[in-house]
Amino acid sequence: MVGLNTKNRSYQPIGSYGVIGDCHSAVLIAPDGSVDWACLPDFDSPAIFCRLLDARRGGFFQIAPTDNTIPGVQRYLRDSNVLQTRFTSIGGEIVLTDFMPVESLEAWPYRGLNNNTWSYEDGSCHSLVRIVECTHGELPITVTLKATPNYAATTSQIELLPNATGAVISDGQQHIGLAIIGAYRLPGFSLEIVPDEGEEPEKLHPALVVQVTLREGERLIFAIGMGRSLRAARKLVEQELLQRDFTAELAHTLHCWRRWISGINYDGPYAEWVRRSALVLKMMTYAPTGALVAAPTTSLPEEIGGVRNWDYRFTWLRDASFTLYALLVLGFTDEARAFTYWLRRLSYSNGEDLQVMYGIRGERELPEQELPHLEGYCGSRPVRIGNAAADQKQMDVFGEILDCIHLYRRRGGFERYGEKLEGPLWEMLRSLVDYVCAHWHEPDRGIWEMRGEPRHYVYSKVMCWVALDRGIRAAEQLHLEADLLRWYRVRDQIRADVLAHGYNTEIGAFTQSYASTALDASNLLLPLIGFIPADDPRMRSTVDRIMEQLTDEHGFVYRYLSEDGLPGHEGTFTICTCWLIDNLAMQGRLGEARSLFERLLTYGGNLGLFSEEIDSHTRMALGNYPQAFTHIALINSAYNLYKAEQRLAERDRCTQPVIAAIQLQKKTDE
Ligand SMILES: OC[C@H]1O[C@H](O[C@H]2O[C@H](CO)[C@@H](O)[C@H](O)[C@H]2O)[C@H](O)[C@@H](O)[C@@H]1O
Repeated sequence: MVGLNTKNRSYQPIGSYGVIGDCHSAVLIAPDGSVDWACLPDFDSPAIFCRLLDARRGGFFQIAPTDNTIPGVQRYLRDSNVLQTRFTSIGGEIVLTDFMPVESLEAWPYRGLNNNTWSYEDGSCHSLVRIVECTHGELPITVTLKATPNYAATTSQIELLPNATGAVISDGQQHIGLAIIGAYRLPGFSLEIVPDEGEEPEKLHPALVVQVTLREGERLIFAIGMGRSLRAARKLVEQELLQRDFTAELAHTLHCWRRWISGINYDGPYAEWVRRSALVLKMMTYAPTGALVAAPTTSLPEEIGGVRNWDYRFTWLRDASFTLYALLVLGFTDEARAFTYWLRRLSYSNGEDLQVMYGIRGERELPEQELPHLEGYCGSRPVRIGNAAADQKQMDVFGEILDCIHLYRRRGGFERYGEKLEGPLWEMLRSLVDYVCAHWHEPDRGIWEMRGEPRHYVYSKVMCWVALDRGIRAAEQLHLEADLLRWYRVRDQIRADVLAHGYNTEIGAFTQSYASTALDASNLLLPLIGFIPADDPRMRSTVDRIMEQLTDEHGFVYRYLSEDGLPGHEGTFTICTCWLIDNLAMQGRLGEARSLFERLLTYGGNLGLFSEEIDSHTRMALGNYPQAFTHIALINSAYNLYKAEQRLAERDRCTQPVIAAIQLQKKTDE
């Protein structure tokens, strides 16, 4: 028996990973058939596979040809989050189908949930299912499962179940059940436990290795689920996983994703990218509560070898609002409705208490800690879990919440479900707007969550203006209770303040913060949220300055280049590149907008998934993956380009003399 040698498998490019999920969690699968990241059963559970963050020590679950020179090619099955990896050689072909079964993709399955509790258990078993089959010829395959519970911090044991039907793996805290279906039919099937080659005995994790040759038509199914105890995990395998019909569940899961995406009402250009982005965003929702994670990973670095490594498996009010905004644009109102319930159930008594981010069940405490035993992706230390940004004050979140609810209302969300803004939700929004009235002039940490001294960030002030503006519109249109006179006064005050202190006439741009000369890409949002017209000379020159000074040679945008209190650098920030595209489109510079967008799309990898950033030198994806922010921005940019094209076409139509004459005639007839 030889030890498991994982030394030769290096880190895979971030953008090469396929991602599957079940709206409880998501896992990352490399093209070589290896699950390198899995937190089960929930997004914020400790990782049981984390080779992504430590190539040697981290656990993984790989199904691949024994000849590891045969490459795998991944694709999603049409309109779904079911991933297929195909390994083809002269001798034969195997196809690996990976999915996480879903019973329903309804955004709001737990309506009966008591408003004051987050502890509802839906009782169903969330699992990761891997079906490997030989489609022609024959091919020896090797399956290696090295689970490293609790982020590989402790040691684990494997207990094999009789007749190669599965195993239970546990570190005493996390208990993994593995079912193997179909093994007994296959001649030459072998299963053994292989010891870990690690140096530290207290951190050893044996692996389970299966060897078999699959012939045309033969297949094996591996299913993983988590038990609350060792006994429960054993029971899970023996009494549940081994009896489930995963072929039927695959068909049902495909049906659910396809049914969900069929609700999209987008028929503009780049439709395939928009659909994929919508599927990614939906995958990042946490069904039991209506929350959304910013990304399903932690500590994928913003700079290779750097310290900018953060945990994104939480719900930022900002990211969630932006996400719902994008989904609403596409016609998905159910997710926005679930989010309004999520908001109502958060624990806070006023704006002061409102955090910028919460755990997916509304947890307030997200203590940040480092995991020194993991070397980090390509040596990017530290690996962090938890996020200290939870304690920051970021004034923009008020505007983002108000804007999201505003759009939901304008899209008829409340009427559709026979609900009203009036009542507890309006009480909450009103108290947030009142809080903004009293605190908008205070410094904060800004949208980028800077860890240095608080400052007067321009974007934060502008979003305070948005909170007032949207609050006023709701109060006026629905005749809701509000201190309107005060709200009008403060709204105008904030606008005047930003125009006086946020725009620097010498450099000709809105700046990052008051009295600073630094540029900041967040100001590209000013026309998008209606603070200033896109063709206002101040905005035009801000866009020009950003294009001159805040982009790399491909025209991709950095969020800022100023000091942020952290060592090292980062890549271009993709949401910012999209905001530039939106501005160009709104200014009527459609050719530039389109070519930048199309250039950006070429960085989406084989599967059309994006992380947070792009490295300006290597052109590789950087940061957590896939990131909601980026997929939101892609949807919005495609939509904005579409709208701009329609406006232009309309204008051209009206300026053609014959059509213009017909239209004039029509108007006269009316
Ligand atoms: O760059 C420093 C900060 O980076 C993270 O924040 C970024 O991601 C958040 C989630 O997508 C997003 O809301 C924020 O605008 C981004 O700057 C990290 O979470 C922070 O802890 C960190 O300070």
